[in-house]
Amino acid sequence: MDPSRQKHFSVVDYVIFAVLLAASAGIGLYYALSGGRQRTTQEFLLADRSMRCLPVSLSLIASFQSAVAIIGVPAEIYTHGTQYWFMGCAYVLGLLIPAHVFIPVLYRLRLSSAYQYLELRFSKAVRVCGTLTFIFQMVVYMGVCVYTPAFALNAVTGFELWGTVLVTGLVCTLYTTVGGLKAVIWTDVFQTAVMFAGQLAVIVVGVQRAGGVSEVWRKVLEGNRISGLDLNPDPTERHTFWTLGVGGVFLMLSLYGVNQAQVQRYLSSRTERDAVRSCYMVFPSLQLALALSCIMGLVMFAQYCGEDHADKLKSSSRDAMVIYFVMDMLQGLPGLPGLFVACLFSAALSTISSAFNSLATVTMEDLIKPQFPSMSEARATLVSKALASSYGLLCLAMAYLTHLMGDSVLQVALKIFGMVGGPILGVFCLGMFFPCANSTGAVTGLGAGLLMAFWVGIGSIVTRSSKTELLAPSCHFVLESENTTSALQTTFRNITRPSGLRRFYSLSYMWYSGFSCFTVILTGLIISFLTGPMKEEDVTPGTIYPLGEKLLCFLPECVQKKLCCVTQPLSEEERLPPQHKDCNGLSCGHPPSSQEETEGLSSQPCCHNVEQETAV
Ligand SMILES: CC(C)(CO)[C@@H](O)C(=O)NCCC(=O)O
Ligand code: NA
Repeated sequence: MDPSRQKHFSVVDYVIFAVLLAASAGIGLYYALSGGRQRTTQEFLLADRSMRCLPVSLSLIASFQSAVAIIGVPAEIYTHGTQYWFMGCAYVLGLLIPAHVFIPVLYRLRLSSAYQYLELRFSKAVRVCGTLTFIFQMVVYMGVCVYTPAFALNAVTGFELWGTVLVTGLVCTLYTTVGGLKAVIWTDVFQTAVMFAGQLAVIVVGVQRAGGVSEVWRKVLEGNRISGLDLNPDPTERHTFWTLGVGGVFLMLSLYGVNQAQVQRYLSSRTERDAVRSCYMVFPSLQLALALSCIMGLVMFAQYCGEDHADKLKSSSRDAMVIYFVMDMLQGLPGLPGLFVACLFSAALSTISSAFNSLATVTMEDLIKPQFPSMSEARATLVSKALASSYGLLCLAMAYLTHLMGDSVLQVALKIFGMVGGPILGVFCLGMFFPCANSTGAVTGLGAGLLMAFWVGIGSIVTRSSKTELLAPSCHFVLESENTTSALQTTFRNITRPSGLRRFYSLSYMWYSGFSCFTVILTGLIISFLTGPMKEEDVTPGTIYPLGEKLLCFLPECVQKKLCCVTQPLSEEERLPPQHKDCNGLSCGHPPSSQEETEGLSSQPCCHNVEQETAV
């Protein structure tokens, strides 16, 4: 890069950045020295199950909102328009389902790790497979998270790339290792605030420099960046309402429903109601985060009108351009570039710390403790700390791998979530919704899901190199070509519509979660039936979510009665105690039962948590 274009940091900027790192480390030390001083695994890994809903909810957003989203979403909007914003639709079901399906089941089992559920429901083998899959997912994802802010900053300001990676990794390892989950959650709260502040600052200054809100709006309209609802059902279209709004629900479920990082936060809540409430509180904040990053992309477009600034950067990546834009805007305003860098690193740190702590938890609870059941609490805590710090070092190594990949970082992260998170979601769904699924089915299903996901994922990477991407036009030639563009796109699509395997490989990455989840469920059910389905009385009480009954609650009485007759052999209706038969004034229509003494969630009434639901 031309050194004269390099963006420089003033003293105030360095101070702000240093304050972020120092404050995070400070919070870690505070929790290392207060409370129970992190001497038990209950405290280190589960915050003594004492957290209230506000910190938990802010921490829930922070877990998967990293610099990848802060840089990647504006880059996506700048290049392809606002279609990605429809992701916000997926947040509705993507948070309601975890709150009312996954949290009740997992919380009531008083687990320490999400994958313990898999042993209770299936067997030890399924638990170990689930844990290993999760470890793989988080380790790869962590690499992207540490690498992204360091890379972007390096491309624009000349900050030493590997130095930045090292500092991020080490600070984070430090406070995670000494302060445990309490430190992770409270640093998340602080870091989420810094993250929002940084994004807001860029938008306010950017709008002002671009000539006001109306001017920004005029330019993005001219540049064709405001996308309407795209209802094209083609599953190979990268972003449409269906891929984002429906495929996105599976992505959200795999993150907010069954991912250890999030489940651990639900489990650390004081009560189940706090856990559910915090899940609800994630919704507005997540919408705000999405809106801020989308608006940043639009402001950036208004400023540059789709020009390519690659000549001024070491890299041609759109991700680096976002940082270039920010530094360009904030130049000459002391403190603001520092605030934005702090925002990026806050986002990254909060994600990496969640990853370290959740990885330490599963390694301890799922892999080590079962092998050494007599291990003392002090020793277990020491080992957990050692684990948290060794994952810290591993993450530095993974950052190097990401360095070698080179793709839009947002796409890489969402692909990892889909390819690896989707199959894990599938196993949990298989366990919770299908009492007949057995352990062999679950293991085979998980394997099949991973296989299919990697097949399509790797296939898409291999075939991508030959695919040309048609970008939305910049505002320079858009005035005359606004209508021709869509015609052009249609023709382009028709000419290049791939066939056979290539068509399979071009499946939108937003469908990866849903696709692999269904593969797991389908394979799991088929294998379970072939190898002898699980008998209902063998299923651990409380591990099944009575999906059929819950759905029946919403149907008219006569329909329920009919369905109950049809589904009787498989469903759990018969186990329902008669005193619970009233759901929201609607009779569930269950036949009287003789097996009323069954315990656990599988025998819970249709609307057992009506009280909680209305209270939220
Ligand atoms: C995962 C969602 C969709 C919701 O939390 C969003 O935060 C996102 O797009 N994250 C990208 C990955 C990352 O920021 O690391
Ligand atoms: Na984060």
